[in-house]
Amino acid sequence: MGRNRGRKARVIAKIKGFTDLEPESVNEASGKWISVHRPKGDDSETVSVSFGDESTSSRKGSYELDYCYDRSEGNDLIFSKEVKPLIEDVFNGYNATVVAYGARGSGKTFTIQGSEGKPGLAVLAMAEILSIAEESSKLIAISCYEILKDHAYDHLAPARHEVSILEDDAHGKIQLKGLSQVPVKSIEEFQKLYLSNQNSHKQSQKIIAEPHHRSHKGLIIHVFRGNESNALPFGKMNFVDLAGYEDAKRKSTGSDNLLENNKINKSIYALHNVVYALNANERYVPYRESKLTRILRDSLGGTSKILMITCLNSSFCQDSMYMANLASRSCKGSSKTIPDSTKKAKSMVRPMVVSSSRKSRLVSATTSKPIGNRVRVLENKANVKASALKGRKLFDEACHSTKPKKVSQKESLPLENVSTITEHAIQKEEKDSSSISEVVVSHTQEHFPLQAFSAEESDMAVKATTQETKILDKVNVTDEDDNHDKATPNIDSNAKALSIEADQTIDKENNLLLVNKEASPPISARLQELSNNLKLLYSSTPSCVEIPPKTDVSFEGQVSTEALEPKTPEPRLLINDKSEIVDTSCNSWKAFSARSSRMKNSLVDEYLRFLNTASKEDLKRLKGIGEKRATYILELREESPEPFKDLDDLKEIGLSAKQIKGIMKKEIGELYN
Ligand SMILES: Nc1ncnc2c1ncn2[C@@H]1O[C@H](COP(=O)(O)OP(=O)(O)OP(=O)(O)O)[C@@H](O)[C@H]1O
Repeated sequence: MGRNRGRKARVIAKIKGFTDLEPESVNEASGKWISVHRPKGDDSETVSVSFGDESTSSRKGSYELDYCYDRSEGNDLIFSKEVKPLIEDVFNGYNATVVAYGARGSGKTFTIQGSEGKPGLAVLAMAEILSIAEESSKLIAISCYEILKDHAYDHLAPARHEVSILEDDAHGKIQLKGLSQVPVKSIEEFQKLYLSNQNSHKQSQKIIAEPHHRSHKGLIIHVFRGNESNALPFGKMNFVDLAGYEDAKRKSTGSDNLLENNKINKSIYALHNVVYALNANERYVPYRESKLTRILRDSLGGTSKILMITCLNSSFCQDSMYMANLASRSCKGSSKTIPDSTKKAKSMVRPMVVSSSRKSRLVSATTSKPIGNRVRVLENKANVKASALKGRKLFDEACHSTKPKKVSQKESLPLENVSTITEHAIQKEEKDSSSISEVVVSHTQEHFPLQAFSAEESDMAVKATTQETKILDKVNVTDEDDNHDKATPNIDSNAKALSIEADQTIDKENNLLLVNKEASPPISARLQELSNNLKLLYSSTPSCVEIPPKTDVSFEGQVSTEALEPKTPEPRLLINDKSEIVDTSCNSWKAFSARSSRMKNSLVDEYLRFLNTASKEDLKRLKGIGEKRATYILELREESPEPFKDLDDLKEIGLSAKQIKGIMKKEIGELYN
């Protein structure tokens, strides 16, 4: 069985065994749904987990993981092969983390906690730890916590209170204020505390008729240096049973659960982002993106050992496939989707959710989108041109005032040489991700706002943005994580302050421009305005998206006044939705459909812009957006000034693209009333 050779986190899967309650026919059918292939003669020793019925060639996707335990393989085996080695590390002073995650009902609790007569990994580990502690005279204590709607609660205290996280940035240590540590001497004591507590929590929820909330449940086993009450902590082992992943799109319950669901999914992504960054040896590790990753920080980073267990449901489950996809991505710190995936499976490779605005810029820079969308994004972003200008000026100053300090051999790029860094960042980015495409191209926008770009120019724009994003990221490394990796290029505090200021300036001005809550007109008014503009576009030859024939492509200026004068129509080129250049003069149908698709895109943009900027009251005027969704939208906007960049982002608020189109049709219909 292959180890994760040098990588921090080992990412494995466990296919849930059949339960006695499931009828034979279900078992037979689901037996075909997931299959595991161990590549012969491949010394990488990874496995590929395939979804779909191979006998009918309806294969949906294959994902490469470090290992996968079959239905028949139990917790005992996983314990001896995977967890026992980590216990040795804990007794050598390291921290370790074992996480079970997966779709709802995929066997996470069964894996971590176990069931009657079938102990889970945490119970088996505790038995082993207690026996080693007895031999080596070490004190063992446990803490249990629960993360509910991004708040952590102590699970062992009689009156469950909130736990706060104190981060000692200088040493990368975490202190969990308000979290009890209870010494444990026997497995019976442990089971009483750990298992009965989980059950009593469920009981109490029933008694007070609380709705059943899904939460992440964590157990920390602390190993101390000696067995005195004042003994110092030595190593700790974490077990986390994550709340089940569920695609927000399929949720039919109320908005409360929708919000809860979104928070759960976000924290699952956040954890994978951390594991991804650690496995890829990234300099920036986004621990601060969720409560869970903040709590686990000192048991994920540094010398800690990580075991990620993807629990897969044997029955048909799209969510299981998505979890495997996510797992394979974090497995090697790069996407390991095997190319036979269908289009649908590919579409499931979504960008990770990162909340801060600058991180969302990074995310958008690594997500592949057609050029039509890029142009749309460019148009949207033209609005923040002014802020980008000012922000960049500060940012440039920040870059130029930096001095090269301690840099590893591999990364020994002088920081004042911005272009070298850029090239390096771009090359790395290009290597890491199959395509860098969707971008916010503020460099280019400064000069060519509302202009259409050829593929080449868009690529230039991509590089320019990657440059800014990457450099900002490099600068920000010291802001959040400078203790984590000593090879991180250091930037003097002056530069750092300036870069932060630049970032804040961009964010602040974006907010000013985009989040003008008081003045946000209702969407129907905006659409009316847009519709008028579009009529104008139809009646006048030059438009903001048209480009002259290729022979005299010029990007100087936006709209030529000369072109407004009546003259014999010249061939006009237009970029349509599919990134094709359409000569509008020779085929009126093509011209019409290109314009129509652009109009549709503009309407979608307008709708997204409305969600990104409207006041709560205005948001509520939209069909499908009630009080709770409006509140959630405002919450998302607090995390990122522009949370909705394309229709896919609306899944965040539980709306499918289809629902949105329905809403928009209604809004457009009203324009003609
Ligand atoms: N390997 C297995 N063998 C037999 N039964 C199993 C196995 N794994 C899980 N089960 C059973 O399947 C059911 C669901 O498992 P479990 O509660 O562990 O899922 P979960 O992923 O924790 O669910 P949730 O997302 O609701 O927290 C339980 O009845 C459990 O006993």
